[in-house]
Amino acid sequence: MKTIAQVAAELQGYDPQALSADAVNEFLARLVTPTADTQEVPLFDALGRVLATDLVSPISVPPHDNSAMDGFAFDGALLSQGESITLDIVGTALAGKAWQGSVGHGQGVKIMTGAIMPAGMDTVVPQEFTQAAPDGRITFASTAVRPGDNRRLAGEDLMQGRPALRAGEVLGPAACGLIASLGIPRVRVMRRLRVAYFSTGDEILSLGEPPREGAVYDSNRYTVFGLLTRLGCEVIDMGVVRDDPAKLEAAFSEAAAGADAIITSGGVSVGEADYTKAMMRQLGDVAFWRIAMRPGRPMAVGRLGSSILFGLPGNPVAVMVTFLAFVKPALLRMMGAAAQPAPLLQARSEEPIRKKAGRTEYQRGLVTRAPDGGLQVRTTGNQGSGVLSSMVHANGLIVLHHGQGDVAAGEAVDVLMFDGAI
Ligand SMILES: Nc1nc2c(c(=O)[nH]1)N[C@H]1C(S)=C(S)[C@@H](COP(=O)(O)OP(=O)(O)OC[C@H]3O[C@@H](n4cnc5c(N)ncnc54)[C@H](O)[C@@H]3O)O[C@H]1N2
Ligand code: MOO
Repeated sequence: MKTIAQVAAELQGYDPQALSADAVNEFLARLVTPTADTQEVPLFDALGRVLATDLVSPISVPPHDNSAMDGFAFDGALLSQGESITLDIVGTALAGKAWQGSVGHGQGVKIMTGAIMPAGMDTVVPQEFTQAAPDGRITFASTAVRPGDNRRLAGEDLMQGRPALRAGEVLGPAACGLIASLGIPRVRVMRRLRVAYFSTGDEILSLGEPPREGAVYDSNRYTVFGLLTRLGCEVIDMGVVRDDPAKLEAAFSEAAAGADAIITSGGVSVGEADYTKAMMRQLGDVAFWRIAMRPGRPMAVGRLGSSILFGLPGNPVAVMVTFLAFVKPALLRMMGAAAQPAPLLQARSEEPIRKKAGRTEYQRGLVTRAPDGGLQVRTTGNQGSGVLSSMVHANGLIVLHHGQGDVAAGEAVDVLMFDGAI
């Protein structure tokens, strides 16, 4: 396990007072390591979990060549023998009930979708392309199909003995279905990460407390809870901790004893009545950063015991942005996930945006379809770092990169879509 100083020494030009957003992610990628603990779970409990080992197919899927259509199976070589093909139908192949006979020249078998292709047949003509003759034979135009059409090959989805999924895959609905198609009822996944969260600040009210002058209700507790839950973490919710050294010490110690990661909000800027930073410093190995970004400038990162600490700034939108930009990738790494960050989308800005070069800015944006069919994006109003309503109306963050300057109306910008994270 590396210390903050060791990681800092590995990075060129590390300056905690002027870090770029990219440098933060580079730092965190070196600081955090994947957990080693795994567990086996029934497939229904595997959704959203991270696969712990490569999954090798015990069988091929599909197990046999089979029909993709309801129709008639025959030997595709017959198609070259004239404009109209006539088949003598000598049997029926049902899904789950193979037809065992053999066929001669000019013969075919009625076949259902999913039924095993009878021996010697490689092509299926769909029923609706055929005409039934009164003598029980069927005819169809030879142009209706080509040899090999409407046949699904054994192993075309998954081949026995080959890896079907790699360790590190975050199991979504499709992956769970794929595992089921292999007949596998239980899978080994990484242990869930336990993440403790508390809000700090004397002006923060818990829900249920009466309003008080100068105080605000604790919204960060709920946004962080939602973000962590969507990420598949086990949340240890510790509510609000007052700006009191004994209470903060108790909270940090309790969190460090039970959690893989600790997230706090507030108290990481330069304010005076703040014991949060002092306590982080006293109890752990912590760096205090000023990041060249907006929102989310001040942030603390470090280690308390064996837990990773993310001290996020108090402003509600800064909490969410720093979570998406830094905490989420770091937690995914700790979870053992191989997931690459979703690619940024490009959309044309519907308006000019003022932007200072030399910092990364995240603006709340709404991406919609433009009249010409392309994508367009507009900001969702007040971009203050305490304004949650513009976050609610957004479906992504416009990412104005470190070196980028003002944006003209109609210019393409990058957007990080929320994609279910928010
Ligand atoms: N002189 C300077 N002042 C500030 C700087 C700076 O660089 N120099 N940075 C500003 C930035 S940027 C931010 S962000 C804040 C971060 O300050 P803290 O992390 O110390 O956070 P607080 O002061 O405790 O709170 C900031 C703001 O957010 C509200 N808040 C806090 N917690 C919650 C919560 N759980 N739910 C809802 N709202 C919360 C709090 O009431 C404050 O309004 O510092 C700037 N100042
Ligand atoms: O971290 Mo702050 O949100 O830039 O106000």
